[in-house]
Amino acid sequence: MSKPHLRLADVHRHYGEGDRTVRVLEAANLTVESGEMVALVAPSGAGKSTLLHLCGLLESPQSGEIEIVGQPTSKLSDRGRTQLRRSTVGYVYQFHHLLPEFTALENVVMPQLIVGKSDKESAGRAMELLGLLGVGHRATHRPAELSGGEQQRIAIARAAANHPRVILADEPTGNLDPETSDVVFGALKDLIRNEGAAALIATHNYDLARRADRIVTIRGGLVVAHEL
Ligand SMILES: Nc1ncnc2c1ncn2[C@@H]1O[C@H](COP(=O)(O)OP(=O)(O)OP(=O)(O)O)[C@@H](O)[C@H]1O
Repeated sequence: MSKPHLRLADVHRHYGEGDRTVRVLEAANLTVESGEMVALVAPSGAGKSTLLHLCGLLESPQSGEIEIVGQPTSKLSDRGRTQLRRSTVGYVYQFHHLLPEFTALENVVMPQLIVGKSDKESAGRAMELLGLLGVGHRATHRPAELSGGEQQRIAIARAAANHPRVILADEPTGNLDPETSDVVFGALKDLIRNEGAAALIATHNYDLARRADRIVTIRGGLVVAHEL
């Protein structure tokens, strides 16, 4: 059997000390397979951002292990974590965070140049992704010249540029109207399937969460299956 793309084993994460300790995760476990889309639905303050940051190697747990494609990360140096993150994790935020002075194409090319790909290869991949997400005709536009849904699809293309094994999204459609949310979520789902990435998507939108392969929540410091 191939290794799960994303695995959390007995992860503990708390903030603060003594009386002020906030225990977010206590011995939390989660496995996401290649091509699987898992929705994360939990009340405000339950720890969604914390969980996504841990999976994206942006934060470290106090104990436990996070594995990306079978590679344990707890003993990596900061540099090792950054390298692994850049080559294996794609992150989509609620607000697109595209670079305003660059075109859609350039925004998707940039992360590829950072990992050492050639201009030609990067541009080819960027055009492929923009096409897949239905925004190929907007390649030369700057973010300010794009609709919210187009901006978010370009942010998804950017996150997918380096063929990430893990895609993490924090309210990726939180800023969009219902119809556009539907289109963007569908595009994200197709991309995850096509790329065979493991995805964890935090959302407050129950209709969208139901379109994921399964839904999880955070309860009592654990990541548990959730019924809507
Ligand atoms: N740097 C920090 N220092 C102290 N406490 C923190 C820190 N970051 C998060 N917390 C606490 O940990 C808990 C989980 O926070 P987190 O941001 O992960 O929640 P969330 O589910 O993403 O919330 P929301 O939906 O409101 O964004 C909260 O109680 C928060 O106050």
